[in-house]
Amino acid sequence: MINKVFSAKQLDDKDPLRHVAERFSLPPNTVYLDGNSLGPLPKAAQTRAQEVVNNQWGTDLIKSWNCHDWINLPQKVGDKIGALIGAGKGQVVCCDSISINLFKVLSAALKMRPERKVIATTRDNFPTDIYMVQGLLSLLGDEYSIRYIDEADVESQLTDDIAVLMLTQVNFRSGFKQNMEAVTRQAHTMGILTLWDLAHSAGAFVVELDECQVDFAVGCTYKYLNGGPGSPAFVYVAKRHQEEYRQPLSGWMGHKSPFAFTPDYEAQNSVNQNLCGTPAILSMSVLDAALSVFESVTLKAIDEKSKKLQAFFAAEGKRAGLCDYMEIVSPAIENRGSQLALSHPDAYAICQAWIAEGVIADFRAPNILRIGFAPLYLSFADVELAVLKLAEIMRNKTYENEVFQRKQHVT
Ligand SMILES: Cc1ncc(COP(=O)(O)O)c(C=O)c1O
Ligand SMILES: Nc1c(O)cccc1C(=O)C[C@H](N)C(=O)O
Repeated sequence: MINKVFSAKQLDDKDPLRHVAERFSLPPNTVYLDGNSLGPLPKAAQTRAQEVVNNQWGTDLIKSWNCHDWINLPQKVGDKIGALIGAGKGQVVCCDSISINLFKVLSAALKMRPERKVIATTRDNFPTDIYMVQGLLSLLGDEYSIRYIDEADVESQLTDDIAVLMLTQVNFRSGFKQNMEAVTRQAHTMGILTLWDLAHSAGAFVVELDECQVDFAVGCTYKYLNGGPGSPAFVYVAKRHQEEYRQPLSGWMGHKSPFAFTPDYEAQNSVNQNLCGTPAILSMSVLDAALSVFESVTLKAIDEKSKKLQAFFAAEGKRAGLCDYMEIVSPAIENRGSQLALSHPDAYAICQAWIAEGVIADFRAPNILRIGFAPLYLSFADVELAVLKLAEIMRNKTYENEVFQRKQHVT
């Protein structure tokens, strides 16, 4: 087989997703490699923001709950997200944050396994996932505990005293991706309920919640779903659990009949029970519009382009000599999500120097330069330029300049 090397232009010319970048409002002279932390602004979201503020809230006032169907927005947006994560209708609702949704689901899942007292997770999980377990355990007393398992070979560490296995599918630092299907199947042979955090999965590649028989999932919408800063999260409860599912944050929007205003709580036997207080209509409307960028695009095509972009980065990086300066700490391309982690003791300053050159990535303590590949708007020419700039920075040690060493609040 001839291993032909294609130029960035050739790859862009035959990229089936190249027209999708037009759906985003991206600043000029910027290569954005941080869509895995905060997705950029879709043009449809920009238009909807004005519409919902000026015409809906500004003109139709409280009537908008009915005439613009605000009241059903969490379910409508939930189903749209569901279509991107392999969930049939009526199993996903949009609300709150991942942290809050974890609390609800973990509490409900523990009740469904009353004889078991252990929540299993990985020590390198995103900290809020672990913190939420710690907070919940502080309410439950000493008989309950958290058990840390190694992220490699999760299946071999499962035991039948575990009530819930809470995993983030893609490790936020390294990009390591769990095999959702195999892990869920093994957990079920032991009666363990599975809870997947899809923060770095939703909108990045094919996820098949129903097909994998997942029990519960949560995820955010401000990364690959481009919903904007602080856009509301989502929660998935498999249909088969909805009758039994009882979460303790029993706010009025999860009541069977919120506008009956009765004094006693009666839970909806559906995923809607996760609605707690009034939905964040402004940000949810913006998210609803943002999801239109996925129209006529398949997750398979996104995944394929992501792998090509990552392979191109690696090939260009090798050609530019990046391996002499930095180490790749992500697993092989088939075992990781849509991101790449490079390590260097000065990763923070390198990231700042790269940003000063118009290439936005991020730093994760203690020494990771994290690069996100969001195929909807990233081109091969972008990747080529990013590598060129990084190689220059490394060769000239630009990052040693003290302006790049100054720490910011948010990295
Ligand atoms: C895996 C993972 N879980 C949870 C969060 C945080 O979720 P939230 O801020 O919506 O609670 C993040 C990032 O912010 C994350 O990467
Ligand atoms: N949610 C964030 C925020 O409000 C500010 C800065 C970053 C974030 C993030 O999403 C961090 C992200 N979960 C990560 O993987 O590091």
